[in-house]
Amino acid sequence: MMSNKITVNNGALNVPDNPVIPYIEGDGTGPDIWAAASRVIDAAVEKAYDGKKKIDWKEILVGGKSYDKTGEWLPDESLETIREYLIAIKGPLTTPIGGGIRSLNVALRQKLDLYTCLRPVRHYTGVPSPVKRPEEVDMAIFRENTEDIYAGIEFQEGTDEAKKVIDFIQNEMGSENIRFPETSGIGIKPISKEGTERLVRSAIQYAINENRKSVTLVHKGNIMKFTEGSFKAWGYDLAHREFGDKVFTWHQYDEIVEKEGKEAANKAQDEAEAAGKIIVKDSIADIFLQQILTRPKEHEVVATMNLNGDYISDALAAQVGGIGIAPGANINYDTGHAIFEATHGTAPKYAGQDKVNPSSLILSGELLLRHLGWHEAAELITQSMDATIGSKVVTYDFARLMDNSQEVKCSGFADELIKNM
Ligand SMILES: NC(=O)C1=CN([C@@H]2O[C@H](COP(=O)(O)OP(=O)(O)OC[C@H]3O[C@@H](n4cnc5c(N)ncnc54)[C@H](OP(=O)(O)O)[C@@H]3O)[C@@H](O)[C@H]2O)C=CC1
Ligand SMILES: O=C(O)CCC(=O)C(=O)O
Ligand SMILES: [Mg+2]
Repeated sequence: MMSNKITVNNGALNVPDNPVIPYIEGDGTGPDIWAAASRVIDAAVEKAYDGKKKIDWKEILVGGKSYDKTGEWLPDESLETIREYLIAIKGPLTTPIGGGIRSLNVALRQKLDLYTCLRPVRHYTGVPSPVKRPEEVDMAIFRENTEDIYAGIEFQEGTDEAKKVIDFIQNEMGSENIRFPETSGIGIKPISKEGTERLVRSAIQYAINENRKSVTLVHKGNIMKFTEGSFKAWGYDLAHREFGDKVFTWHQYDEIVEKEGKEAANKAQDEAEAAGKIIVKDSIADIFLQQILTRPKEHEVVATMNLNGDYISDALAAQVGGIGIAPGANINYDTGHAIFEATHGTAPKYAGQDKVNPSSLILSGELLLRHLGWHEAAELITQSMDATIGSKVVTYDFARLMDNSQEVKCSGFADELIKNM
């Protein structure tokens, strides 16, 4: 009998017709949006393949539900199940206060080494937006997921640990730059060459596979020279070394400017673009946040570190209608492990009200289906999303910004999507 486990062979997934896929319901509004999302995903698969394919969902416990049942926030058994079945989907998880776990979401990414957080951002017709031309936003964010200040190496002000680190920095490293050493907390920002290279590699490969024009490395390297600055330098080096004439980088551009002037460099870049090469460029994080508002068409694939990526994700989501419609995937392209999840959190004030927008988790499911190669089912979801929002049937978050819309509940939005498939 055919196994119903997804497996990976040399980076290529082997997907049976009835794959077991573990899911984590999530905390807060998680159960509402998971109930809606799983129904929509199942309906799309059923319709696309006439019952020949079907996902066999397997619940695993993480978060509040797990703590209530097992006394553990993140049981080993749940991690093992994801390791075994490779691909999972999750609702948002509350970050427990105390208990030694900083964030369950971050812990899952770190423990499974899911180094890429892929967050595609595009506009769906009719979705209300604070900008004039939201349709010009069509970007895929590649956020490094395992390093940076986000890794949680921090020492609280006043503790022996903080004092020890401050003493080391001042007395052994000779730094006089800690302004208030007696009352400082300390955070450490590790950014590695390996971590940068695997992230930038996945972003450039994605740009090639998806016929995108450019990859922008976003960093604050002018200030944080040996972390964010090195990210940029390693990113360009990798682009040259591994992608050769498939890319044209701003390093090459600068070299041509130096030797032959700006006109020649512009001509070389135009020719590279015409030949279908990926333009690898960079942008400093602060001006980047302005450019995504003023010139969004200039950026397509964005590769950046963890914290920048966190900020950019929510900012870009707002531009195309908000966090209620922002999907994501945490992926290790080498081991094949992946967890699909919404960009937003548990939205606790709406928990249990069947109210919030399930689109972010539904579109995370759509990403999952594409990841499995089930493009027909994925297409049904995006088409239905366009049709449903186009007919102005929406949840509260869009309804409050749209004239003449019909507000439906979370479950009602799922019903409507299924009807419109
Ligand atoms: N990956 C994950 O699981 C993440 C978990 N978290 C965790 O979630 C918890 C709550 O975090 P918080 O800062 O409140 O951020 P949230 O993202 O949970 O919510 C902030 C606001 O965003 C809007 N929003 C969120 N989800 C939806 C949705 N599905 N539909 C419509 N609007 C939505 C709501 O806005 P409005 O009030 O305007 O209606 C909500 O009040 C924390 O414990 C945090 O650590 C946070 C981020 C990611
Ligand atoms: O885990 C958390 O609480 C925050 C995670 C987050 O903001 C994100 O993944 O975008
Ligand atoms: Mg975030």
